[in-house]
Amino acid sequence: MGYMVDGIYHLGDDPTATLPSGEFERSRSTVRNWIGESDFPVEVGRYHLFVAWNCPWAHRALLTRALLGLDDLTVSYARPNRTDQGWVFDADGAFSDPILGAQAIHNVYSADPMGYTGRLTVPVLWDKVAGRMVSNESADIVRMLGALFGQDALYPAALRDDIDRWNDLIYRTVNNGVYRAGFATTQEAYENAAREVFATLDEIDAHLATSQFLCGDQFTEADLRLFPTLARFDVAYHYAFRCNLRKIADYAHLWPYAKAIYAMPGVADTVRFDIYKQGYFSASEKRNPLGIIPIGPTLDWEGGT
Ligand SMILES: N[C@@H](CCC(=O)N[C@@H](CS)C(=O)NCC(=O)O)C(=O)O
Repeated sequence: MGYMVDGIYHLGDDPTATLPSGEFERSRSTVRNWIGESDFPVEVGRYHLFVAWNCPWAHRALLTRALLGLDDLTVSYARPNRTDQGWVFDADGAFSDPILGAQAIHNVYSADPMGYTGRLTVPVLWDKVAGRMVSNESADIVRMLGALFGQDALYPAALRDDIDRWNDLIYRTVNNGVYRAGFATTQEAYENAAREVFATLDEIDAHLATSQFLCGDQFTEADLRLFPTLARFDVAYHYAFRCNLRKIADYAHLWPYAKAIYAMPGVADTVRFDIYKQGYFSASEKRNPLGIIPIGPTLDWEGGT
């Protein structure tokens, strides 16, 4: 997939992604600027997102854009299948990059003059005027866009402790938990991660028996960050990552909750089940050597809740 040191791209796998215990470790994002700082003024039409439809972290940014109606935030979508060049773009069409004409996401990172070191991840929030990366951390992107353009509606002061608590649990055990299950290289690491996924999903399902959203009757950042995992779960994680104790569609409260979010204005446009399957079932030496994509499951996301 490649990685970068001081702005120079290197081919090959990052040797630090799996711990000796067989556990998967996600790299930390290091570009953590903020729109509103002197280098990155608040300006309509100035910013751009580089994403991939299948990436759940990028999905957070797409959901924020959709829910806050930030149409001036332009977007380039990478192809669903990563190559040895990492995330790549076509020369034209739905998977091209009209802003920099990048062929791969590493071209975006190396266009930034600050000399990036690290993995080449999406999403990237890009400043089209300065020609610099603002951030490659989805949690920050959601928070800064929400604060600047959404009057903090996704992270209201009164609910912050509750949101932070859910975010922390859901990130560890669900958003990243499914990857810790799917990318584990030992039985024990896999089982621990997969059981944690379901312990939290069960807890959320019980909570939703008496609560419309995670933090009461208001949709917040905690719901926004849970949704990308729910949308990918039954079509991808259940099978490709062996998270198969239950499906989201089996849950009495979680399933109607997921469908209610899907029905919110703009949300369905951020979801591409076909691309999730292409991405998660793409040929992988360890997980799916033949790259065969399953025909199911059949899910009724639009059915009454
Ligand atoms: N902390 C980052 C994580 C993003 C991330 O891990 N993205 C994955 C795609 S789902 C990626 O681009 N991985 C490429 C790589 O690690 O080489 C965020 O939340 O923004």
